[in-house]
Amino acid sequence: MSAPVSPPSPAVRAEATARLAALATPPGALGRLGELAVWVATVQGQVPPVPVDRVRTVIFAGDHGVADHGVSAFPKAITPAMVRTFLLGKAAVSVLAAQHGVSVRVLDIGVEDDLAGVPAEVTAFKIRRGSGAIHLEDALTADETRRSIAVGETVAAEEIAAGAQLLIGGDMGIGNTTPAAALIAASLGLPASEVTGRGTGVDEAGLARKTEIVQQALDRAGSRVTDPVDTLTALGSADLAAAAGFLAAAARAGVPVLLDGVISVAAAVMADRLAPGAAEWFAAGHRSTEPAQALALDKLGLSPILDLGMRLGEGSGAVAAVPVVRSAALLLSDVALLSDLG
Ligand SMILES: Cc1cc2ncn([C@H]3O[C@H](COP(=O)(O)O)[C@@H](O)[C@H]3O)c2cc1C
Ligand SMILES: O=C(O)c1cccnc1
Repeated sequence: MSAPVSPPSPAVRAEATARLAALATPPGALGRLGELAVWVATVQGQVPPVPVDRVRTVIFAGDHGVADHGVSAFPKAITPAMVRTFLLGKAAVSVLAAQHGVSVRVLDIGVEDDLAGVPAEVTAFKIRRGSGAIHLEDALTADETRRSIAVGETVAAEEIAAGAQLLIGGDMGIGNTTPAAALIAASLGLPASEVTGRGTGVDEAGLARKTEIVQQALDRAGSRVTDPVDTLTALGSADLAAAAGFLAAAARAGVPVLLDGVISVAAAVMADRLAPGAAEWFAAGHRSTEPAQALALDKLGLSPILDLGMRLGEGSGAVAAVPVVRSAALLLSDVALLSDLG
């Protein structure tokens, strides 16, 4: 489970960097777009890169026991309601994805609701109803963690078989910024006070309560956080473990991923622990306002493409960055070379 990932080819990166330098632009004039173009070519393994046409998003939905303890501005009932909204194509991520020709698939991994009447494929990978309140008990059993990771791996394989050139892992689950912050704190060795943010918008008292809960969870997990599966068992959730398995499997298959906000980035940190080197296949779609997200991006060595003050999740910030990724790839393939100028 923790086999290291083969890195993208340094030779291709060098060739892409050389092509960028040879374009009919002053050196460095494309700024971060140029760097992104080199990343696209490198993870594709070809210079120039081909257009990034097939982008696929999977939303891992689940509920969290901590949501009953005052960590969110919203009630758990929002989670199944939003699953139905994704299916109707009416969520924020659905609108962005439709605009940019990105597919969206939503999966119930741990929603505390039966989701009666939704298509069977939405609940086919369900692990359990809700995950444990992490400050009081483990989120999962070790067996559930392993099965959740395996679900994510299976889903990644399906998306890759369907032709994905770029994958996005989205999230839905009231309370999920709490386990996401805890996973990042545990993995980076930080206290709750540095990672905890307002999520959907809790007030001062809510933030203080949430910080306390994250710290209590970290204290409860203790030394178990040295192992990634144990960390997900103690502090994660079924949906977060599935998302981590999804991202690790994408990296192992050499398929690039665009990360979203704090939940997606927490899954990425765990993926990089499950499959060391996985982060080399990831780019950061945006910087969210959650402190843990920015800290984790720094740790993974990723700089966000967009910084729009978004704090939604669902994969929305990553989907919003897709046109920038596509533009970058086209620049490296279609701009004339300086040597071609008459
Ligand atoms: C209507 C609505 C739509 C959402 N879409 C994503 N989230 C986001 O907010 C939640 C995490 O924040 P917290 O930890 O504070 O609960 C997750 O469901 C996340 O996907 C939403 C939240 C709401 C209320
Ligand atoms: O960082 C995020 O993606 C985020 C922030 C707040 C709530 N939901 C998601």
